[in-house]
Amino acid sequence: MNDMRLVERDVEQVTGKIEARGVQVHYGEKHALKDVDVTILDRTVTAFIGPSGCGKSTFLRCLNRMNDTVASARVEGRITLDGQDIHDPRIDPVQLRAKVGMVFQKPNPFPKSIHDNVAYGPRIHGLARGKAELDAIVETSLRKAALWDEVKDRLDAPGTGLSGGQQQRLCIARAIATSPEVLLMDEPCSALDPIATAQVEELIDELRAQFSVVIVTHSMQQAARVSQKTAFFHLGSLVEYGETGQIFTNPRDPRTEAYITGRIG
Ligand SMILES: Nc1ncnc2c1ncn2[C@@H]1O[C@H](COP(=O)(O)OP(=O)(O)OP(=O)(O)O)[C@@H](O)[C@H]1O
Repeated sequence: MNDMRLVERDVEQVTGKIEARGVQVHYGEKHALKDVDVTILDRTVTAFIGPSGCGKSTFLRCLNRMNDTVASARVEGRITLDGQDIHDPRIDPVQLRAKVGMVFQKPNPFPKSIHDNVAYGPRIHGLARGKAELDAIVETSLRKAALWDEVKDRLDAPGTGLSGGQQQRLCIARAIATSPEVLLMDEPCSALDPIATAQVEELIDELRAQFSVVIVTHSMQQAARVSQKTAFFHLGSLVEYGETGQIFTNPRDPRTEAYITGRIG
């Protein structure tokens, strides 16, 4: 009986949220991503690292079908979210992107009020019955994004009037307002100062309690601070994936070692 429970718990601990198998991406003739196999775990921060142009963002964008919007991109292979093929014709990419939210490198609030930036997603996906429920989602999302106290008295002010760090937290609030299960972050701190970066990193750590978070970063220090799993990409291939501590202290592949010691990059 005890043994059974142990086995069940172990299985639960390694639950894969997203499974990618044999994923390839071409942009026209350019083979940007080569045969990537990886399992992204639930309630875990996974960092994608690697030199510029190695395919990190391309792979991130595969996970919520953002590459569908790039005319020259051709994606092959199988990606599942909770076991369901995200390329299944019955899957609506807009619904998928509500479940697999995205935060970009440069904060990109809509030219709308702080309130409406966050309310937009729940409104178009019909997640709220009436104003009170919508306002509650806005408040909860801003609280989760650690922004509520700074903006609660000016919800009608334009989102674009906030500081860069606040705008990025607003974009995180906007992404989590649709109750996603996975949050994809493409270099979310690259336009932020060190204080705003520390706030966003702290937030990422808190979000891990609820979501699976995938972050593309150029900063190995950031990957080491925020992630539990790290994937190292090089020339379009996923070279090594493992525990973040292991990747940074005891990499198995010489290319990973060359990158983390600054010899390639
Ligand atoms: N829309 C596109 N059209 C054509 N080629 C592209 C496109 N987007 C990316 N690429 C190419 O695909 C390869 C991988 O790019 P990608 O942006 O995924 O790399 P990355 O590792 O995220 O780079 P960086 O760290 O500089 O952002 C690069 O050679 C890039 O030039």
